[in-house]
Amino acid sequence: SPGIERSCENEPQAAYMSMMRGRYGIRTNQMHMVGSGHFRATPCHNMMQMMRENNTPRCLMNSCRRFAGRQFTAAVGCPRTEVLTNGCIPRKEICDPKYPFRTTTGVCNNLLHPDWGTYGAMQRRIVPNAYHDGHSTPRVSSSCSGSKLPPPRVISNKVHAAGPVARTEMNLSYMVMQAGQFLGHDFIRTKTFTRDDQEPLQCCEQDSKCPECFPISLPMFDPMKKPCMSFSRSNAKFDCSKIRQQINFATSYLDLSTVYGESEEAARDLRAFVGGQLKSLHNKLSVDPTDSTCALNGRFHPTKNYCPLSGDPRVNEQPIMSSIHTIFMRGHNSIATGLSKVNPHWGDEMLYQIAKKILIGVWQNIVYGEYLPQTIGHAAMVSNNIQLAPKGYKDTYNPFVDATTLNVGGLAFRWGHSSVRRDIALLDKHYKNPVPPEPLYNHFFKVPLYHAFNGQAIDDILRWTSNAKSSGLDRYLEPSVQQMLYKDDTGEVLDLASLNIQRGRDHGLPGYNAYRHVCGLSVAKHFGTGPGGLVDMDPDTAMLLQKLYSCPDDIDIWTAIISERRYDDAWVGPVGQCIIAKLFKRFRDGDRFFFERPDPIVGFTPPQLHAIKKITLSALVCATTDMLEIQENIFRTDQMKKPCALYPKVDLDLWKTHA
Ligand code: HEM
Ligand SMILES: [Ca+2]
Repeated sequence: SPGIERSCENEPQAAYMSMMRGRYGIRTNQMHMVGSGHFRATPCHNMMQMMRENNTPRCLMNSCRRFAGRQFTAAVGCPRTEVLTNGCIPRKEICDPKYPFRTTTGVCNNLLHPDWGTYGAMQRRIVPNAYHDGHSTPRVSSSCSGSKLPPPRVISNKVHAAGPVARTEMNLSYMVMQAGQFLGHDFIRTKTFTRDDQEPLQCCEQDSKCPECFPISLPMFDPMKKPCMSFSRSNAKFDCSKIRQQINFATSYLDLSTVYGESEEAARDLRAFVGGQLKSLHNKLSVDPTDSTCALNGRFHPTKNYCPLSGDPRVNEQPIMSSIHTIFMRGHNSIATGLSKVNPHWGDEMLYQIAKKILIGVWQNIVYGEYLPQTIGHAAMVSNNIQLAPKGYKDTYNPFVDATTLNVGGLAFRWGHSSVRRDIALLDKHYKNPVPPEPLYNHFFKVPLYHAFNGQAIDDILRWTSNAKSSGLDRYLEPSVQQMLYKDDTGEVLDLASLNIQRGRDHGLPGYNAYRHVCGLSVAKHFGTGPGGLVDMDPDTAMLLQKLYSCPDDIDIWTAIISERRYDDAWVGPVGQCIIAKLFKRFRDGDRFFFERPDPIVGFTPPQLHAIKKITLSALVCATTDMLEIQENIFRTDQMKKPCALYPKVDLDLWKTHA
């Protein structure tokens, strides 16, 4: 709705942002985005006060309140792990089994266990923890020799550092990367501990003694030229057995919490409350006024260089991510507009809920129909019975299945870090680069590409993403993330491989063999690649691992997953396939609202379901951009392009009701 956009557009944001920068020393570097949670730098209560003083309109202040609600309070100095006072008593919720829509937080999806899969739930384990002390401290020593585990950065440099020439996949498009990251953020967000003032812990400096610090030491002569990389432990609670469990700050369900928000305040901030619409600004995402990292030269322009707002704060991590969030926001709004024409008697709430329900249906169809069969292979879909029915209903809902995200799932799904390229580029209608390709590290948390060409660049970004090739799906990470992750104005950099390895240890996840075992795969007793050894790894990989680890038991799970040989028809190998299949079986069988269900209260009618099943990711991209043509399988680059006019749209007449 243009009215709402305008009220947020004419704000003196430049003034208050620059004033606050002076007054509170808002930092513009990216270091405070470190960790999965990507915390905002500025304490929200300070922002709120400044906004009140500046008569900032409500639409902007709400967003701030949303982040205020998320902030953790801890004692002065080092933060403390939150100890559950009533950890053994499940929260009592009164659920209405007749309510037809999902709640924002996921509560009451499961009527027997209303808190399963919710925002704030504890991530689940499929094998016992491997904490050093059995309940809380990170895994630090070998389970076979007792010696120290190899330092993550040493593993990273030896096993995961890409060579000078970028390796790309022959036939896979870069959408493999972007759909994966967007999907991962739907089911997991693990925040890290910060200082009380929401600033990141400086774990290599003044906070090094804080119990929630677990810094990564770097070897001598490391290309990063520093001795230490900061790392703060993930936010966690002790369960009733006093075992430290990491919290999930996304809803586990594949419910587009990335688009709609995962808490009530977040969801409210994103809505326009007119015509069922989500807020937007010039057909792009609306403004996140609490995020100061996007201002150019200290000036914050409400249409040109603002940080975009979406349901997940990681929206701004890199420009393709912001672009994919944008097409889902547009998809919602165009469905809501279409519904309002079919059903002029529907109010805002009905339009919002039905548009949301349809878009989530489209998303689940993409995930289970297109993305997963290619990630883990069609056979694994069938053997786990998570494949979609080609036509009509399929009901696998089981109220005894807990959909809550698996802790190891959050690590396994980082396999996609291997698909990240070293560059980023645009591709215009004529398949030319309107601006030269650039190193990706120049675009972490930066918005110029997103806002370029009056927003038209979003099409160019997505055109490039569906035409460019994915980085090789192997054990190597490109320097953009292995050397230059989140490079900021001060030259500070991180290594994603080290963070992943250290994160697994922080979470008390055991090594490779524990997961091979639970997956029914042979366990490796030695580093050879013959029987009884690392049968799913190449000899050169196995040899590297042998130099680093005392025994195969110890191999860190993320390292193992991206080091296994891939199946021919999949993007991962055996252990990755098994963990990802288990994860998505929970998200399917444990989701009362899964889109294929025949349930008369929460389901679709057969014609509605049929209409939804026709929509692919290519169809969605066509419907929400000005692109003219795209290949049918957006993840492949070896297909003919098909005109966008030939892709179906959801037939909204099927939702017509009588006043
Ligand atoms: C430019 C691309 C990407 C960047 C810069 C990036 C960066 C990061 C960072 C910094 C973390 C947190 C590391 C830590 O401290 O533990 C993370 C976590 C994660 N990433 Fe990525 N990532 C990218 C792409 C992807 C892709 C393609 C996928 C999947 C296919 C993915 C899946 C995940 C998952 C599941 C997590 C765990 C999230 C959580 O528990 O909060 N990421 N990523
Ligand atoms: Ca979710």
